[in-house]
Amino acid sequence: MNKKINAMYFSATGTTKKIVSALAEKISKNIDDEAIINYIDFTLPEVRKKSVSFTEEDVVIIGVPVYAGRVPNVLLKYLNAITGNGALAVPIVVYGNRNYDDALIELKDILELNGFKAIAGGAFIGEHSFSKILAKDRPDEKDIAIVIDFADKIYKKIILKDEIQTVEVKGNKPYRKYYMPKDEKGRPVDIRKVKPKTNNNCIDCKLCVNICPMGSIDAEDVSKFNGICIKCGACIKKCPVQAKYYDDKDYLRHKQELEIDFVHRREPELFI
Ligand SMILES: Cc1cc2nc3c(=O)[nH]c(=O)nc-3n(C[C@H](O)[C@H](O)[C@H](O)COP(=O)(O)O)c2cc1C
Repeated sequence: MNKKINAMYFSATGTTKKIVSALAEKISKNIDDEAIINYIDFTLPEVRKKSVSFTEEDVVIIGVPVYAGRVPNVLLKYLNAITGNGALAVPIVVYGNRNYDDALIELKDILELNGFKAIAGGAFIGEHSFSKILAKDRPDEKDIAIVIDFADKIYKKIILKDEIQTVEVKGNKPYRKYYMPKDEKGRPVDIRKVKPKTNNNCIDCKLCVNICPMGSIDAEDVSKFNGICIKCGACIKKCPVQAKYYDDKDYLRHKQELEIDFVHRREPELFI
């Protein structure tokens, strides 16, 4: 079969990458044990400067994390510029055990508007970007077993000789407004301006400079912040000496509230 598997993802703390890679690897293996997967990791800003396009021979597994119940708005420009030209697509969203709300339907709609045929979709759970305990260590073995099974079903759909049907996924239209955290009195709070701080543990290794998806950390002085912060968790979770932290009280309150309110384990939802 003349199908090329592509794995595309934005993944600041690596959970979306795990799901998309495992899915792409199993589909690819089913098609041809030796096939080479084309990986496009668009987490870093440099990569998002190049637009990509596909053909009818491509199958594109594309994943983004859920931010505020939606596709991260900082990715919209890049995502809207990908051209499908009839390629098959599998939209995947990964969320931190609260809810994926309208992110999956939004991603599917973007892909279809770009000329892809969405044949399956899934919402998976990953450790929450804000927390080390909410959905801790997910995706775990149980999640990956579900990914593998889903990959087999997608493969069977791809090799069908008949016209491949497009998929319907869960979500509302119009899409929900971006989810807003609340303060102790229930008033919405805007945490967009909140930026990470740097403590004395910092060894100036520059890792944070190189992994910030917004390219916002100053290369000369890593405690300086030059652009926007999307609270993706990369600099906090990947720092080898725990030098980055948030001290904003609304952010910390929101994080704690999520950890309390959403402990109940959610399971992946698949659409095919
Ligand atoms: C700004 C922001 C908003 C988020 N909003 C949600 C949300 O609405 N629902 C949810 O369950 N998780 C939410 N999360 C958590 C991420 O979707 C989740 O941790 C995901 O696994 C992160 O993916 P990554 O490891 O690929 O970066 C949010 C994370 C960030 C940074």
